Amino acid sequence: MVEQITVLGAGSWGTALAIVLADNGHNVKLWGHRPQLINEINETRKNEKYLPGVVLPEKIEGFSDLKQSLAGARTVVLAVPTKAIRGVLSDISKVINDAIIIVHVSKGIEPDSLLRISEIIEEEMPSQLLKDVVVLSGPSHAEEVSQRHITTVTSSSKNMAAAEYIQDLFINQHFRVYTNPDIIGVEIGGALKNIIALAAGITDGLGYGDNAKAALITRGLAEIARLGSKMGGNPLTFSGLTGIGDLIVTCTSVHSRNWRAGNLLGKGQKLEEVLENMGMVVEGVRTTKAAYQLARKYNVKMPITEALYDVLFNEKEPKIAVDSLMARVKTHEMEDLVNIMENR
Ligand SMILES: NC(=O)C1=CN([C@@H]2O[C@H](COP(=O)(O)OP(=O)(O)OC[C@H]3O[C@@H](n4cnc5c(N)ncnc54)[C@H](OP(=O)(O)O)[C@@H]3O)[C@@H](O)[C@H]2O)C=CC1
Ligand SMILES: O=C(CO)COP(=O)(O)O
Repeated sequence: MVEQITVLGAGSWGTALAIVLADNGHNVKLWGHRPQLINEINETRKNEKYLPGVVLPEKIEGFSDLKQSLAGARTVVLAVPTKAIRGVLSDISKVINDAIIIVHVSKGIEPDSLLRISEIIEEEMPSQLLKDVVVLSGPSHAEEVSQRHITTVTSSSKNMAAAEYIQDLFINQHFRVYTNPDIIGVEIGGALKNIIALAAGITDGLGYGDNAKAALITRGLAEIARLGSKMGGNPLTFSGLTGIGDLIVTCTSVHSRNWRAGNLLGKGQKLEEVLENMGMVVEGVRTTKAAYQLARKYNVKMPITEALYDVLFNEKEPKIAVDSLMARVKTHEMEDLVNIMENR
C-alpha cells in the first residue's frame, strides 16, 4: 500500500531513508530546518552537502515548514542528531492533532538522563499523540544506501505489529529489514558501537594495524553486551545486525564519521578542531559521556569506554590511553560471557 510518510531531518541519513521509501512508491515529505537546503532539494533534486552526486526521486518533496511537512502524517521518521531530538519532539507536539508512529533512526544515549532515544520520545511526546515508537537500526552507511547498495537493518518496538508495519514500509530488494522485539538491546548496540568506532579510528591514526582493530571490535562487543544485558537487553541481540554487524561496518568503513573523527584524534588533532572540521554529527562523543556514566550506574567494567572518555574529556594522550589498556590486570576472555549467561 502506498503511504504518505514524513522524514524529519534532511541530513545524510534522513535523505537516504527518504530515497528507500520513495523507491518503494511512498510519497515522502522530507523536512529540514534550513530553507536553503530544502530549496536546493526541490529545485535541483540533490542534497550535495550530505549526499554528493545522488539524484533524489521525484516522490520526495522538501519542506522547511514543520507543520506543513506533518499534515496528514501517520508515520514519521525522526532522523536528527540525538542532541536535537527533544527540541524537534516538542515542536512536533505543538503542530499535530492526531497520534503518529515515530520511527527513530538516531544512534545515541542522552548524557545525565541516561535515556535511550525511545525513552526520550515517550517522555517528550504527549501520550495521546504517540501511537507507537519503532527503532530502525543496523549496519547502514547513508552513502551506500543512497546508491542502492545491499543493506540489512532491524526494526524493533515494544509492539511487534508496529515493528512489522515499518519492516513492510522499508523492505525492498536492496534494503532488507528484519524484526527484533528487543528494543533495549537494539538501541544500546546502535549507540555504543560509535564509541568503539572512535577508538578504532584512534588506533588506525596512531598507526596500529588490523590486529588492534579486531581486538577493539571483539573486546568492544564484550563491554557493550555486558552493559546492555545489565540494562535488560537480550545478550543474543549483540551478536546480530545492531550489535556486531554495526560494530564491524562502523569500525572498518571510511564512511564512518566516528571512525574518521577518531582517526584525526589519533593523528594528533584536538577534539574541538576535529568536530569543527567534520561538518556532520559525530554521535560517539556524547555517547561516550553517557556510557561512562552508565558503567558507573550499573557497576559494569567498560575499559575501552573509560580510556576513550579520558582522551575526549580529560586530555589524555591517545597513545598513553592505549598503553594503559594493554597494561591492565590479566583476565579470562570469557569471564564476561559466563557472567552474562548466568545472570539471566
Ligand atoms: N549517516 C548515516 O550513515 C547514519 C546515521 N545514523 C544516525 O542518524 C542520526 C542523524 O545522522 P545523520 O543524518 O547522519 O547526520 P548529518 O550530520 O548528516 O545530518 C544531520 C541533520 O540534522 C540537522 N539538524 C541538526 N540540528 C537540528 C535541529 N536542532 N533541528 C532540526 N534539524 C537539525 C542538520 O542540519 P544542519 O545542516 O543545519 O546541521 C542535518 O540536516 C544520527 O543519530 C546518526 O547516528 C544512523 C544510521 C546511519
Ligand atoms: O551508524 C552508522 C552506520 O551504521 C553511521 O556511522 P557514523 O555516524 O560513524 O557515520
